[in-house]
Amino acid sequence: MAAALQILPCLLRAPSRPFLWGPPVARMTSGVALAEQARQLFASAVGAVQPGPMLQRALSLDPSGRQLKVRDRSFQLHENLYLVGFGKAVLGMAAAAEEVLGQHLVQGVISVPKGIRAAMEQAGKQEMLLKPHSHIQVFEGAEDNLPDRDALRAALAIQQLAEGLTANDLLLVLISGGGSALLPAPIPPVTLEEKQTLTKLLAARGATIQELNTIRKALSQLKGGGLAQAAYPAQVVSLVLSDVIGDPLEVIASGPTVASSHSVQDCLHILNHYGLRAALPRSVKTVLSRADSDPRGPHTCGHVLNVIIGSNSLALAEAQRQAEALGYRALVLSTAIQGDVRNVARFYGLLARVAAARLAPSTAGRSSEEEAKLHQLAAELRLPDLQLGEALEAVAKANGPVCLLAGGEPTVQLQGSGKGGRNQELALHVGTELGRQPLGPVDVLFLSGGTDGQDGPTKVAGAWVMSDLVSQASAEGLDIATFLSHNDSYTFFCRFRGGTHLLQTGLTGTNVMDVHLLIFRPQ
Ligand SMILES: Nc1ncnc2c1ncn2[C@@H]1O[C@H](COP(=O)(O)OP(=O)(O)OP(=O)(O)O)[C@@H](O)[C@H]1O
Ligand SMILES: O=C(O)[C@H](O)CO
Repeated sequence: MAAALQILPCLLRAPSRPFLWGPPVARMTSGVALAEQARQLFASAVGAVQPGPMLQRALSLDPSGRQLKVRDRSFQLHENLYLVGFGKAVLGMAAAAEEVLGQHLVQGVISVPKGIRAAMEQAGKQEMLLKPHSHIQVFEGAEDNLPDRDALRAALAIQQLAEGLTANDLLLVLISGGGSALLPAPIPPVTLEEKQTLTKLLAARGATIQELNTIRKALSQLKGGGLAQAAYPAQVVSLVLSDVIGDPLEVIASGPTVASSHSVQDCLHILNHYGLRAALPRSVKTVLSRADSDPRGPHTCGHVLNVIIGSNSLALAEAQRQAEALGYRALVLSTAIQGDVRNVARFYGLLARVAAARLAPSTAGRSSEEEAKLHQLAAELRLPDLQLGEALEAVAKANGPVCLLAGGEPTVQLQGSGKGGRNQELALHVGTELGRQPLGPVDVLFLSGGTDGQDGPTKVAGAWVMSDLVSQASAEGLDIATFLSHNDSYTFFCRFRGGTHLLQTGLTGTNVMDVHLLIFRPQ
């Protein structure tokens, strides 16, 4: 995997730099140029949540060097500072932490995705790499975001470090998305393989990350507050990069430093719902039956400070600024897009039709029936922060190009054995929706990308489509419905127009869910 990983240099630019790519949107002519700007906006979103700057904002030493400041709290330093971390963005976070902490850091252990160091080296991203004689030991594992033996070794090393701490010590915990797979420590007799199978089954049946992590917590020694418990009585400070809608600390990486509020009943309910209760391995049944009578009781986390240092909304805000600088009227639609990709795609398709009609009312005409349907669909998706009315108003007032931005994490119900990811599958569905009827004299582009640069078990971040996707695909002899029926979106996009609609970034070193861009340009 490592050899195939590459990082586009533009992806990792500091967000504060002026945006220098490409011509203003008004001077653009082709769909390719529109796609180039969409890619650049995606890059600016990712650039805003690079680990280094985020960590430096959260963490500092006072001038005497004897106190560590985290937001408005201070902690005494006297050769008592330790560090652990796990997640897709943790290598860069650890490098930034090492820079700030210097000699104060006694020892550290981190668990990061396989191949990430080589990818960062290859991209020349020195700031994402630890120093040559670092006090931090690095484990790479969890290839394709699944817990494996390497991740298990890392989890044991992290557990050991935490358990060795005393009341005088301070443990800094760096957490980001992907942390669940990188910190597997199944409660015996549950085995790694059993946990892996259960996680895969739940994910394939469309379980939400909340549901998935409720189960993971119940079967793990370190999740659901277990790591904080292991470090007790040391003081624990967790810096968290959120990859979950609403930034719930208990869910992100399965909340290793947050007391779990879930019961065995919650787990059984989830397992029932996905038809997995009857076929549970005996070991899982044993652990679940013991859980409520655990003599340690639920983990308490009074000695922990948890701080969210970055999220999807930060990324979208930056992309919005850049879109405005390029001449778009830009608006963040939602940072909480969730639900089945097909429903989300129907929503975007309908939104595109309604918005296109508002942008070019003379030709396309305005359909109040479609608008009513759009509001109904939006209500069904139950997106807590959706700015639909504002977005439609912004479109109606626009004299030129419009960019609607959204973030979140829809789910895919896997039926086939194809290769793909939720971003590519969403883009393919949205492209199909866009082709249902003419959109008038407006170019419409939709892009969906995972900010970590890896969409499902593929080596790309996502894909982009325009309203001519269906006709172009059929001209190339590609039947979209067949690819979708096998969840084979990656194969589709590899073949479609020579792979040019794939969003290729390589591992980005960060992870704040997905970014969606819906761009309209009147012709
Ligand atoms: N063939 C496929 N087509 C579409 N989606 C797929 C396919 N295979 C896996 N997926 C989806 O990919 C998702 C896992 O992707 P990924 O590894 O990027 O996870 P993630 O949610 O981003 O991880 P994390 O939150 O831990 O960073 C799952 O939701 C799964 O349903
Ligand atoms: O690691 C995980 O559990 C997911 O990425 C959500 O944080």
